[in-house]
Amino acid sequence: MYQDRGLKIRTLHVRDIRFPTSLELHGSDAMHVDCDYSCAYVTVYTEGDVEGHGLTFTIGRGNEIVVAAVKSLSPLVVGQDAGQIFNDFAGFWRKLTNDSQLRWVGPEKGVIHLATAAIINALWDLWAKLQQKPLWKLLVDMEPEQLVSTIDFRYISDAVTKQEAIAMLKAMQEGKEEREERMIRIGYPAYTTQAGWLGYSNEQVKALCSKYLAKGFTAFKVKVGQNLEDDLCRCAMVREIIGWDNKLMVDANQVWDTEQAIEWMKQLAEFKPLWIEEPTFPDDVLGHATISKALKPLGIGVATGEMCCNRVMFKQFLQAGAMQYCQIDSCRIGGVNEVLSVYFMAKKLGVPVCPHAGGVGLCEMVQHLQIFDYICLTGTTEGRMIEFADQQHEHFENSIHVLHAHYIAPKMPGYSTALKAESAEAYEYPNGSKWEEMFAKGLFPDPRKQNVFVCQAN
Ligand SMILES: C[C@H](O)[C@@H](O)CC(=O)C(=O)O
Ligand SMILES: [Mg+2]
Repeated sequence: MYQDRGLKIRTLHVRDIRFPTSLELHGSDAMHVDCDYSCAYVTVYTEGDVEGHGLTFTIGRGNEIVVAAVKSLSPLVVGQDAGQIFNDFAGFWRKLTNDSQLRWVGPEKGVIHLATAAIINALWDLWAKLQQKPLWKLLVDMEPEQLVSTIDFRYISDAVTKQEAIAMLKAMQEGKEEREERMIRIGYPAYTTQAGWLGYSNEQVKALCSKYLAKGFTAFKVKVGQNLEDDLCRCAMVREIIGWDNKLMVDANQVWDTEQAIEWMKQLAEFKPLWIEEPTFPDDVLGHATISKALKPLGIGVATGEMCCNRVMFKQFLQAGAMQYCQIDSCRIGGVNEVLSVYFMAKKLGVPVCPHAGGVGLCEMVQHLQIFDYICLTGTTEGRMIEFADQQHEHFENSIHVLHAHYIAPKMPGYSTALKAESAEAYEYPNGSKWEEMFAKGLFPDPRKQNVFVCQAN
């Protein structure tokens, strides 16, 4: 499984891709009211004919900053031997995240870490393609020692050690084949957010709840937090459609103070939400712990993670009892290697992982990670679901396959991260053909005419 040496990374290309989702308020929430789902899209070219694609998600303005950060990191990647990277992936990951100067603009957080994720995701896509396996299968087929060797345990060895991680994988070897077969045949349970974006009208929400109920969904997430009266109305309306046997989750996207979150959620408790997601500022570990404690008697858990900036923060949330649902994000932290470390900590501390996937390409990626978790680490889907947002799937070469509200394990080699060439061309910002059309129609201001800094991909 170790990769042969001799495959040099020739060059790395990054593009600023944006989709105009704000026009229809897709993806909107109480904090992010007008997002344009976007990504910094990386292609790693080797001297062979296999390419790796990776991306990191943003919501529009600022995507050019992530693109610039990818460019700053690229000298650490170009010219490297891909096989050597994969043979010591933790070592390479440490080099990328700990460059002695670049780390000052992190470390391991914010824009530079989003950029790291795009590059690391592209390298995993490359590795899986070289092995001609979907990423989940690449992970599943690795020996425990090899899989764990990809993780940098610095700063988390007080929570989980390399040896413990290896032991966890070894303890779950039995039954792997049946679990794999189940993922291919039935798939992994999903919940939908698509019915509950904040900017949707009540009529839209009703129609979408009915649509997803008919498709077999049994869990629905709605956005809350802007106006209590509206939230009470919307939750009542959604409950009326989905009934009380199905699950309802609510997401506030960080709008509240700690006490405000508790009070607001007491008002919404009558609708029996399974969790409140991102009730307050994403770095506030003790605030989340206080909210968790206060809401526990009401049967409401706290979910967070989509803006949890690295494994160290996840460690503290998990150790402090500040998250009852751990929402890893495939782009917020440093790609697959770091996400794996969070899975091991969550397993050890008994917290279920329910990945965040509201964004471009996130559903495509997290399905691989969660399927790995089921087959190799936890062996259960109990209390766990993958988020499903119906956004931009048509632009991916190997998009998701969700059937009866289950993600069917992907078959094609790679990490499902490759955009269709024509989509990448059309939605490249600001010069892509779709953007030219939208500027001409006056739907968006043309940044090239505004004396605004735009970082062009080269
Ligand atoms: C801005 C994004 O759409 C965000 O609302 C996604 C999110 O919070 C989720 O999917 O959960
Ligand atoms: Mg969320």
